[in-house]
Amino acid sequence: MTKTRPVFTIGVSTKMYFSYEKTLGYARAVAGLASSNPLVAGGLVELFVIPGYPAIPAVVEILAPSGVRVGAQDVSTDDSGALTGEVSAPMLGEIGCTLVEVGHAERRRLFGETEEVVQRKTAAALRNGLTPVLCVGEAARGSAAVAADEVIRQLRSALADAPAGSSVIVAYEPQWAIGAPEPAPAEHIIPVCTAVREALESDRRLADLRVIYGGSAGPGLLTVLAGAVDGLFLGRFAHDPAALGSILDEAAALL
Ligand SMILES: O=C[C@H](O)COP(=O)(O)O
Repeated sequence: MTKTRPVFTIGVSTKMYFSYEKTLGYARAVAGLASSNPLVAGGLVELFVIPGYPAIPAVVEILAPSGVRVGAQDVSTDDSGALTGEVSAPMLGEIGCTLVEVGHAERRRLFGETEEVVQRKTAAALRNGLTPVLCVGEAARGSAAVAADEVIRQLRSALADAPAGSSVIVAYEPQWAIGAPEPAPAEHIIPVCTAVREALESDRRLADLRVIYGGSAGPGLLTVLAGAVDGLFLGRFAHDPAALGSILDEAAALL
């Protein structure tokens, strides 16, 4: 049977906001939303949740029956070795992750993740069958044209070692819009995401490409951006399951 390609991809990272128990409670609420939602069940809306590392196995157990994908917030550049504190892509796959965040702005800014590291982590995810949620975005607020150039440059660098047949979720997250009161304006997001898609659609190595927006995204934004993005990458404003439910309602109204 042919798998339906999702129209929308909606992901949530809990970052380091939640305790273990709160993460499990959130996962149970998301499982409830997903299992009662025909769009998720039918594959038209793809949902993913990215919890803290220790919660991943339990969250997989909770979410797997409802088809919600689970990811990790980071991954090692290497598949094994003397790398204390790192978590490898093979182990993430073993415990049920199907995707992994790479190059989030907080990793780049607070933990010194360079573009070379982002490139190696992207390659590690792809060679181990994990979809990278490749986070890119300009540091300072400026024109959409300048942002698009910078983001495309970051993507080309990150994908330098991507093999043929790669599935990638690009999360366009302007750094200045993360943790802010509001998302970037639609007049900024739409041209950047359009330019990203145009730049990458000729890349024959990419078997599947999704371009989603993150950075203070919340209810209402999908409706404003629909047609220009494949979905949203959510943080704080979807940590209340009711908010995620209302975003799923928006998706339903758009389909
Ligand atoms: O991982 C998600 C993004 O960084 C957005 O987070 P935020 O919506 O809390 O700004």
